Amino acid sequence: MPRFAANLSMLFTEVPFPDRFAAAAGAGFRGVECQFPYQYAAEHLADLAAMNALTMVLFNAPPGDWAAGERGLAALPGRDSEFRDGVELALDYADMMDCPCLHVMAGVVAEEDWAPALDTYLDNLAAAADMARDHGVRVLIEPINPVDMPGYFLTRPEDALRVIETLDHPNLGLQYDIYHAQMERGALTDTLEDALDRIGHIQIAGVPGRHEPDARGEVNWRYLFGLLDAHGYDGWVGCEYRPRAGTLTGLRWANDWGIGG
Ligand SMILES: O=C(O)C(=O)[C@H](O)CO
Ligand SMILES: [Mg+2]
Repeated sequence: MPRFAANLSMLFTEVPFPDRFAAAAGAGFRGVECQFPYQYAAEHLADLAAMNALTMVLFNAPPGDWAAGERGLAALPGRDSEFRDGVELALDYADMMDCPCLHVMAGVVAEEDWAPALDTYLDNLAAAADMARDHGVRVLIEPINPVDMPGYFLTRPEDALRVIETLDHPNLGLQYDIYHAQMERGALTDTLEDALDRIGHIQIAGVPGRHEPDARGEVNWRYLFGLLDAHGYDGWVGCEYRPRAGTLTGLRWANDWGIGG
């Protein structure tokens, strides 16, 4: 049975961020994830998770200047020390929250700069995976589709897997966001069956629209959850979607797994 985690950056946005922990626990979640926790003290977030018997399963390293359009630093030449400082900060948060996985974003890169960006990306990922190993945290990379994030350096699961194979670092894995994968090329079964040992975290959202993972979209979720069970996937499945009309109302899809009202 999949272990679902609520993404607190996208679910329960009806209430302020700190209150989303209790809301997620009240709906039956045992795990939570978020995109960027840095606005809040790590101790405070750790307390909120503990008080609500929740595991914080994943969050992102600092992405650079988000308001200016930056979407990560790992593949940006000349930003290495800022990238590594960000990973240090993220690992402090991970230690405090006992979080097992850290998503490191590549960044937006112009096509003509791809070659130097790839060298930088490989160096930075190797460094981050080394740094995180000492904290018992796994570094993950996530392909993000170019419709939602134009210019993002890592768009295809096969490219992410090539990066992971090239580095061959035991502490580097794939964050497989099925929404982005379906938006890009699909081949969901092939990736899940061929690369499950490289997958450290899964995220879900319906296609089209990035709403609830239910029968209204083009993905057969029951089949995919069955596939994960059949292959013994024991990681978390992050619910990273935009509810159509309220988080709780939209949780009907998860009732069979003890979540929602
Ligand atoms: O956008 C996504 O799918 C993510 O998982 C990241 O947190 C990047 O925002
Ligand atoms: Mg995602």
